[in-house]
Amino acid sequence: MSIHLIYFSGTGSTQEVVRFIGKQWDKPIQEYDLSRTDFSTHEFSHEDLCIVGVPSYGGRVPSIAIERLKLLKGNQTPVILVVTYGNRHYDDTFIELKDTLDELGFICEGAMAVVCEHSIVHDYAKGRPNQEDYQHIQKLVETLKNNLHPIEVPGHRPYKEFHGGLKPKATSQCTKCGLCAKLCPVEAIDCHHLQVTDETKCISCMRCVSICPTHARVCDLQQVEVTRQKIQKVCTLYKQSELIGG
Ligand SMILES: Cc1cc2nc3c(=O)[nH]c(=O)nc-3n(C[C@H](O)[C@H](O)[C@H](O)COP(=O)(O)O)c2cc1C
Repeated sequence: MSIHLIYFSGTGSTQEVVRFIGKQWDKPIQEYDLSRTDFSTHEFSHEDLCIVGVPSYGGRVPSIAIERLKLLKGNQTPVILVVTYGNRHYDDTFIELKDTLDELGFICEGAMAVVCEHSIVHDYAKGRPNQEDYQHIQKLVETLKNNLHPIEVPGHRPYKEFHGGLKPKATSQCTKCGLCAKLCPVEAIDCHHLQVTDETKCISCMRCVSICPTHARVCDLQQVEVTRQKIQKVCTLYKQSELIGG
C-alpha cells in the first residue's frame, strides 16, 4: 500500500500537517500539490490510501482545489480528509470536500480538523500547530488508523457562500525577483508586471505574502484589522484539533 498526499496549501501549514499525518503510516509516500498550475490527472486503486488536505477559506474548500481535485479518479479508494483552519471554524469545508471526492470514486474513511495559525490574521492560533498540538495529532492518527470506516461529516447544503478575501498588493520594497509570479497557484501575478495583481484571479491564499523575500506583498492593514475584529470573539477561544465524523 502507498500513501498518497494530495493537498492545497497557500502558506504551507496544510502541507506540513498532511506530511506529518502521512508519515505516521510508515509506508512509501507520494505527493500531489493542488496549488501547482501544472497539476494533472491521476487515478488511484482501492488498495491505495489517499490523504487529502485543504485549508478552510470562509468555511469552504478553496475553489481552485475543487477544480483540480476533479482531475483525480478513485476506484473505491479510501480517503482521509484533513481540513486546517485558523481557529474560527471550518463550517461546510468537510461536507464540500467529501461530496466532491464521493463523486470522483473515493470513500471517505476518516477526517480530521487541525487548528493552524490564521494565514491572514496571524495573531489567531499563532505558532500552531505547536509541539503539543503535534503530540495530540499523533494520538488522533493512531485512533484513526485502527478505525478506518466510511463516515459522514458535518456541514450544510447549500454550502456557505464565500465571496473571496483580501487581495495583497506589492509595495516599493519589491525587487522584481518574480518569485510571487512563479509560485502563485492561480497565475494572478504577471511576471512582466509584478506590481499588478489580477484581482479577478487572486484567491487570497496569501502565498505571495508568505514567500516574498523582501516582505513586499501586503494586505491593506485597515482591512486586516477589520477582519481581526470581526472574528475576534470566536478566534480567541482555545480550540483543539479533532477527529471528525462517525
Ligand atoms: C482567504 C482565507 C479565508 C480563510 N477563512 C477561514 C475560515 O473561514 N475559518 C478559519 O478558521 N480560518 C480561515 N482561514 C485561515 C486558514 O484556514 C488557516 O490559516 C489555514 O491553516 C491556512 O493553511 P495554509 O497555510 O495551508 O494555506 C482563512 C484563510 C484565508 C487565506
